[in-house]
Amino acid sequence: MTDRPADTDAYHADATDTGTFDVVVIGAGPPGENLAERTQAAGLRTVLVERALVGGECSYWACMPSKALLRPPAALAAARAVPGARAAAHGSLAVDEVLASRNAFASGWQDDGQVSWLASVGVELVRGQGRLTGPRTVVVTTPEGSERRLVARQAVALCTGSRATLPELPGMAEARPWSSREATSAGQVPDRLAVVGGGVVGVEMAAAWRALGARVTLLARGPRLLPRWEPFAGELVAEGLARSGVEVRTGASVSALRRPDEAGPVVLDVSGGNAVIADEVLFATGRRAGTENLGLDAVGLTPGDWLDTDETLRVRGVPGDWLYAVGDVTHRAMLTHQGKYQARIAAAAIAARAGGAPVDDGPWGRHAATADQRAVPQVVFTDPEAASVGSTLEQAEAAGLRVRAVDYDLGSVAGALLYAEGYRGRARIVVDLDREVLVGATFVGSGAGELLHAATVAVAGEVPIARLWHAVPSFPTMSEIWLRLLETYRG
Ligand SMILES: Cc1cc2nc3c(=O)[nH]c(=O)nc-3n(C[C@H](O)[C@H](O)[C@H](O)COP(=O)(O)OP(=O)(O)OC[C@H]3O[C@@H](n4cnc5c(N)ncnc54)[C@H](O)[C@@H]3O)c2cc1C
Ligand SMILES: NC(=O)c1ccc[n+]([C@@H]2O[C@H](COP(=O)([O-])OP(=O)(O)OC[C@H]3O[C@@H](n4cnc5c(N)ncnc54)[C@H](O)[C@@H]3O)[C@@H](O)[C@H]2O)c1
Repeated sequence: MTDRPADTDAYHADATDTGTFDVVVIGAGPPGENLAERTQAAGLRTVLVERALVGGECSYWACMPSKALLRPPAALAAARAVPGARAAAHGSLAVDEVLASRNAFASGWQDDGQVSWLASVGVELVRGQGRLTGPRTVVVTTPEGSERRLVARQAVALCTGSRATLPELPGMAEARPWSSREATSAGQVPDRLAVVGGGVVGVEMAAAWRALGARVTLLARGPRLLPRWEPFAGELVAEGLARSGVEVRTGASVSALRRPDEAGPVVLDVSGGNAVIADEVLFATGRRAGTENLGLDAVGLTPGDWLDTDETLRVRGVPGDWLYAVGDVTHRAMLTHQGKYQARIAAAAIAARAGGAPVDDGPWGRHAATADQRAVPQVVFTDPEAASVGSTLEQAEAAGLRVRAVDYDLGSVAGALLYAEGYRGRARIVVDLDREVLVGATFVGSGAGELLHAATVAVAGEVPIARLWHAVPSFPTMSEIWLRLLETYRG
């Protein structure tokens, strides 16, 4: 299935030529990279198109730098919570070192390492802005301004991600707000930071910049933080933020902004409350699809829309079996690990269809991204951490399931008492009463993220409660929470 031209150098040099590949992938975030690696490994000659840095948002302005900012305060807090260790951890964070470590985790915003990796797995890279011009055809505008036409024999995969979306408010341009990009890459700690939005980016970045010394005000327009989570998650995260010194204001909607002096502070008018004065303001108010200037109209789709996909990640509404999408652009589950999972599924489906093999797209089949609907894990890296998989009680009830929620105080198990003095946390499982399996679980507490994968296995594996009873957690670990939850359920 590969037919690389004999003279590869000449092929690269001609910027106006047409290259024919088996698979053309647009967007080199982790999902795009993974899809390209796997189709190439399946014997399908694959080219990857990227207009910016190979590695995408996650590597340079999202997961990696944000977690590099959040890990040092978490480590310090963990040491301070243990009698005997506390005395050795009375200093403060070395802010310059934290920022330098963050820079290193973002690879200094250089993609050489990922470019070498791509070459090592045999995937060709074309730098530039890609757009569809018709079925199976992509035109790339290179940084030099020339155009290159790429034709795909088997599939085109759109992996173009998402971008921060900022509300249109009076004074927005003058305020020069931060988006998640500045919040993860800024080199200076602002004296005062206002954060708008009580979702995941809002709470994580409020925690990070507070730990680095900023005076932070978090403004959430709803009644609680993390609105799509079990209510206790937002409550305990808000409590942790407040304990660290963040001023958390719920029911606070920003109506306008002003920064009259370019070098001076920004003023945020808040409906029904006091104005907030800050040196920087971060808008953490969600994402929009990375589908503008992608030529969607050339194949009958609407630019700017999220891409609707079937379980094999094929884009709905486009005839033929050739257009796929994975990652944020599908709006299925905007997380790196889910995007990479979709890439594994889509690459297998593309290879199966290319080889005329059967496609196994039933629930939990080899070519179906079923976990996107049933078992998406996520960890919010605040202190306490919040970790969840599957449905909340409210979501399960709304889906028409007959369910029961079982709650337990995470701080009461021996492993948690040893982990931190005065450990505060809570756990909930949501049990489908008709099938006697877990459909959701949430853990909130320091280090709770590491409890999550067991729950993901239970939910994705639909492990019967009767069998989970035989999965004995080690003593004295925090995983003993499983025993307490199951005892409570069984009565
Ligand atoms: C602050 C923050 C923290 C996060 N933390 C986590 C976390 O801890 N864990 C987690 O799982 N997820 C996290 N996420 C989410 C995660 O970053 C995304 O789910 C992930 O980056 C999605 O990958 P993607 O490839 O779909 O999109 P992106 O990473 O956005 O990559 C898309 C790529 O496509 C390129 N591109 C777009 N259009 C074109 C075009 N027309 N031609 C050529 N190239 C194009 C872009 O330049 C980009 O490189 C976080 C997000 C944010 C904002
Ligand atoms: N640790 C992680 O897994 C992690 C970390 C960061 C981001 N992410 C992912 O990145 C994506 C983006 O995160 P996000 O926090 O930007 O989006 P989000 O959708 O999680 O939260 C945005 C919040 O902003 C609020 N909002 C929207 N418009 C507003 C307005 N005009 N004024 C005030 N509030 C407004 C929304 O009600 C919502 O609560 C999410 O899908 C998230 O899962 C994951």
